[in-house]
Amino acid sequence: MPAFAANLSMLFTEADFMDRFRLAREAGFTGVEYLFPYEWPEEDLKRELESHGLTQVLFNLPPGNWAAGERGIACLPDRVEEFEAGVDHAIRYARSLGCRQVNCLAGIRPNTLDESVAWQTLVDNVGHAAVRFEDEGMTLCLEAINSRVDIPGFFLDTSARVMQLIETVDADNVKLQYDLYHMQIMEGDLIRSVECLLPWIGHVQFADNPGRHEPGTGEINFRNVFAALDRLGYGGWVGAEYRPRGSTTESLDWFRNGA
Ligand SMILES: O=C(O)[C@@H](O)C(=O)CO
Ligand SMILES: [Mg+2]
Repeated sequence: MPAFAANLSMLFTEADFMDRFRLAREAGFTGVEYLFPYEWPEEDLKRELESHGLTQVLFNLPPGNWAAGERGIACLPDRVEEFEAGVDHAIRYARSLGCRQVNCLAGIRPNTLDESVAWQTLVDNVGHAAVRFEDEGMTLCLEAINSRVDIPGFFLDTSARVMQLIETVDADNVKLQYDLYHMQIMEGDLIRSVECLLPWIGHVQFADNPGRHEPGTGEINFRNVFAALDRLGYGGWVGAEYRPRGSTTESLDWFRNGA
């Protein structure tokens, strides 16, 4: 089985955020990821990681005004300064938490923004972040997110689009974040896609579809998908990024018994 990380923005939400690290460890996880670390002091997060022997696997660059519906600012030309400041902020957190990968959310393109302007802004921002991350020995991930259900208008909504960006930016430390849930909605053909894209995949996440719940609640054959990741020699982390249908503990049969 691959190395699984608990996504603390979705799992163990029965408890306060700081208690979720311990609960993840007690459930058997050795890695954690979550949306953003920025509202907590680095020392507090670091203490939880260290005292429970957990690896901080991933978090996202600052996304703009999340509460107001923003989902990243990397494609927005009037937010470049904020994007660059966000890169610096993320690097400070990643350094203290020992996190080697940070995900960049491309953002939602407003209808009034020309597609080619959004694309060039994204290329320039990702190029800038790649250079800054390279100096730190870190990887920048780019996630394709479905625009059919979860984030209508999300600018990078297919693996092909992310691959086009990776080719354009042409930096070794820029990778695809392959979320099986989003890609099942947009593309399907998961095992063959992972096989083709494997050299560029920096991080994998999952939830079943429909519903974005745990394995076994929808249409994805996780036993076969996880076996394929092993067979193909995927050596990265796999983030459990689903909303448990009941309690988190009840949702973990896939982890205890194999999907
Ligand atoms: O899949 C997701 O939703 C996430 O990985 C994320 O980072 C933000 O939407
Ligand atoms: Mg995801």
